[in-house]
Amino acid sequence: MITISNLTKKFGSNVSLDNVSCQFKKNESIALMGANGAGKTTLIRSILGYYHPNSGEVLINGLCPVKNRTEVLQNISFVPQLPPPIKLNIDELMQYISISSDVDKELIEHYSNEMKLDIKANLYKSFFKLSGGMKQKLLIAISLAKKSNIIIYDEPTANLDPKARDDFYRLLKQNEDEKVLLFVTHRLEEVKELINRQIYMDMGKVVSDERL
Ligand SMILES: Nc1ncnc2c1ncn2[C@@H]1O[C@H](COP(=O)(O)OP(=O)(O)OP(=O)(O)O)[C@@H](O)[C@H]1O
Repeated sequence: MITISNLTKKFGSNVSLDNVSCQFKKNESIALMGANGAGKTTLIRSILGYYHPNSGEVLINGLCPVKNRTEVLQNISFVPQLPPPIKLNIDELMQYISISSDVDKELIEHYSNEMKLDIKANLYKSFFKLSGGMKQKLLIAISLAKKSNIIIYDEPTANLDPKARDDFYRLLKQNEDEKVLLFVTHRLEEVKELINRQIYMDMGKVVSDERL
């Protein structure tokens, strides 16, 4: 489903991804780990088509995410490390997402409720005025409502309190069948129940890839 072949990405003289090759298939839940600066986010952004590789390629169901960005992103739910600075209010944001990505608004509300985010009380509040945890809860709710085959989370729980983390992992467990779930995390113990593959990166390389 996701094929990464000899992928190298440099920023100036800094090699962020160094000849990385790996495949992620459906029914795999992968914890992507490694020290700060190891290349995890660069790998994820390459999968999302943010970057032109210096060499090698990424294919998502046979499509290049740079050349076929819209088509590729239609099939991916992504929650970034830092929420984007969205000026729309929650109502407008849900409206926009339901139209642009064909996501059911009621399902976003359902998952928001499950994440203990009171959508109705905050409907006309700008996204950027929500607390860090509230933003993350809404992005998680949208990611689950989108029903994508590929779900990518880049440290999504950093701003969540322990209860919200439990809610999130419970919902994810219900949602993981037939999908690729790729999880950047520094907290392996939290996702242990959820994952069946563990990848470590260091200095832009995959240094360990273990199926559990
Ligand atoms: N847009 C960019 N411009 C320049 N250098 C970058 C850029 N993005 C990443 N890098 C560099 O690439 C290397 C890998 O960064 P990356 O963000 O992929 O690491 P990471 O494993 O996600 O780290 P963390 O755990 O801190 O999030 C680092 O040396 C970083 O400085």
